[in-house]
Amino acid sequence: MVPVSEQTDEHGGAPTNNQVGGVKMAFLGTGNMGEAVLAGALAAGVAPEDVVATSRRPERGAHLTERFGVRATTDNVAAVDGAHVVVIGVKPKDVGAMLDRVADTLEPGAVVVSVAAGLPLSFFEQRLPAGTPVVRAMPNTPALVGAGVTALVGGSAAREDDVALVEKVLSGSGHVFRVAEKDIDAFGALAGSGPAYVFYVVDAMAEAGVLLGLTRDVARRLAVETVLGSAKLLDETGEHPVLLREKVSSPGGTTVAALRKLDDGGVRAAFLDALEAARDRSRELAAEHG
Ligand SMILES: NC(=O)C1=CN([C@@H]2O[C@H](COP(=O)(O)OP(=O)(O)OC[C@H]3O[C@@H](n4cnc5c(N)ncnc54)[C@H](OP(=O)(O)O)[C@@H]3O)[C@@H](O)[C@H]2O)C=CC1
Ligand SMILES: O=C(O)[C@@H]1CCC=N1
Repeated sequence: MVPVSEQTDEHGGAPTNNQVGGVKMAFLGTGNMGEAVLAGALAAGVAPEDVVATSRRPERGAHLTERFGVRATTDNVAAVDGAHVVVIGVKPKDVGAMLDRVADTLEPGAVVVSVAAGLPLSFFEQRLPAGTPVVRAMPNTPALVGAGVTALVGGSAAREDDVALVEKVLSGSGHVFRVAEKDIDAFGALAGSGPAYVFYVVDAMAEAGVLLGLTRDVARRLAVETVLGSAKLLDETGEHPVLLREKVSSPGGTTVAALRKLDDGGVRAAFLDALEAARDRSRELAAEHG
């Protein structure tokens, strides 16, 4: 049997069977999100020596080499040479120029993966050689510790094998969901941006603990452990959050007194507005840069 890492198909050079051993990857723009996806790809089994990561600043590349043992360069064109999977990790405003720069050097059949908020598959398909398989993904930063969630959807030239390969690579980042493209902005508003909402809540809870006289260290630790424990309880029991909230809220007790203040502060309505704003901003990004 041919080792997975040596299997290829007629469509391009990428190993088949949805295994990741032997998959060569280029990360074009390896900042906060690119680094987290890179960490997930290595966790999925991609070999560090098969990865090249680009950045503008050489010191950023030095950090990536030191942390992950991958090759780093500021030369995007050289990076895509020989790559089976090319992850575009620059800001939405920079994606068009990046594609123009590397389009002619892509390996035939190389799968281009975008993590850019807002930009639709058609944005990539219009700028890349006809038939280039494109996968649009929306990851989140807990991918860095293997606890991310990622949505993905394949473009018109992406075959099942292409999408499955990307899914496999991303599975090292955490959970992967295939979605319809129409839903990806909503996914981004909830899960892509979601870690920021949780960090905001943790910070606010910790600050409140300090207000009540706890030390900063203790207050932050309590806030983090409470979020971790609550997420685990939700996950492991599968119970509805409303039921779990009721189990904390004794009649006439402390919790209902606190929750009333959150309701008075319009926190629930603010979340609805916040996610709508994130979804709308994704659409604006597409209009601004498309
Ligand atoms: N941050 C998040 O939580 C999420 C982000 N995304 C998407 O990920 C993408 C990146 O966002 P984020 O990681 O936060 O941004 P960062 O600014 O952290 O990362 C962008 C990276 O691109 C590099 N870069 C910019 N231009 C070039 C270039 N011409 N050649 C090579 N490298 C370049 C920068 O290099 P240098 O560091 O040297 O300046 C930087 O490392 C965006 O499109 C965003 O929509 C999607 C989901 C979640
Ligand atoms: O803020 C942003 O635009 C990116 C996309 C989702 C999370 N961060």
